[in-house]
Amino acid sequence: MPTMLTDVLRGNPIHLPHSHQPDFASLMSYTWTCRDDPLFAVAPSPPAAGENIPLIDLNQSDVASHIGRACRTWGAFQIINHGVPLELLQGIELLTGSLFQLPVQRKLKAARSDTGFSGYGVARISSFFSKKMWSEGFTIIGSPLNDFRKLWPQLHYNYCDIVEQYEEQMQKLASKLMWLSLDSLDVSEEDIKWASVSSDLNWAQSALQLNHYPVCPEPDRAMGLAPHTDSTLLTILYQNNTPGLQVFRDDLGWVTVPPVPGSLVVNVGDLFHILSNGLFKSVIHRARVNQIRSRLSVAFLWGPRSDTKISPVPKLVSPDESPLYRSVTWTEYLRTKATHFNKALSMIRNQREE
Ligand SMILES: O=C(O)CCC(=O)C(=O)O
Ligand SMILES: [Fe+2]
Repeated sequence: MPTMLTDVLRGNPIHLPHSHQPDFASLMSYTWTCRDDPLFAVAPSPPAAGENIPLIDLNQSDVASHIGRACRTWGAFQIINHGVPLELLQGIELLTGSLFQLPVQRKLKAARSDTGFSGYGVARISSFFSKKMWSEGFTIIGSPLNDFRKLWPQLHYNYCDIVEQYEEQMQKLASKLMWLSLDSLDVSEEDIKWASVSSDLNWAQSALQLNHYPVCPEPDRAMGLAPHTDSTLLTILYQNNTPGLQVFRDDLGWVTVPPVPGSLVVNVGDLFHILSNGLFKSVIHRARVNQIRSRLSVAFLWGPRSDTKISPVPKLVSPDESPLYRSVTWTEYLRTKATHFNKALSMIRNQREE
């Protein structure tokens, strides 16, 4: 039996320095400076700069090359006409809103355990920062039935249905997006045997991360979710109508991703960066918070089976150079990330002769 994501994460527990329960009363521990995060002082690029992550219509002609360009320059893009029914997006938003509105004592009934990964708690990356993040989260891996029964004694079956339908749609979409991106590099199934287009997608696995960023009295000094890259192949993010997601570009600084109703945001994760031999950017992103409106997001974190070796596609490595990265399984990569966080990619980079 290949190890599943839950086993991998259970084997690599992250010990959180703070209580699992967000406590939004003590403002000092939520006040960030550049000492807490070197990128904190970098100002967001003004909307007047006219630069934004591309908005791509999946029905447009030449869609693969648009996606490929976005993966190379930004590591992120938004999509419309993605085929996920609007009612399902509304359903997952309703579920997320309803979950976080529950009384704290009820949410804590489904709290993530010290060694577990599913359930309610603070952001998983919290252990790498001394300041607290202005957010609460809920992670779903596998069936959420046990947790949902504790949260909603009456409605849990309806909510489980929504999660199941949502994950099914996301699986298909993620695989389609991966192959469109690879197509732009002229990479085909022949080159990546483990990720068959026609199979029932049993080569992939996923987690769903629900995030809530409550209204914040001092949004300029707080951080919803600190800068990070995702350890995935791809992440598909649904955000409600409140802006907050920002992506980082060396030449532009922080760029806010404006909510577009009915759209989805796609992020290239570390594993796709490795697979593309560094051609696709693993995007650094963070979430800021808002003084007037709360914000919700739902991240579908998608990767290969835990025992699949991910290595740069040989076709993308020039004959006179070694691959940029050595091969890793998702398990090994998560272990490295759990220790080295944002330096994990550099830990598996092959040294090149200058
Ligand atoms: O809330 C957001 O916009 C970002 C969420 C995110 O990056 C994550 O859950 O990994
Ligand atoms: Fe993320």
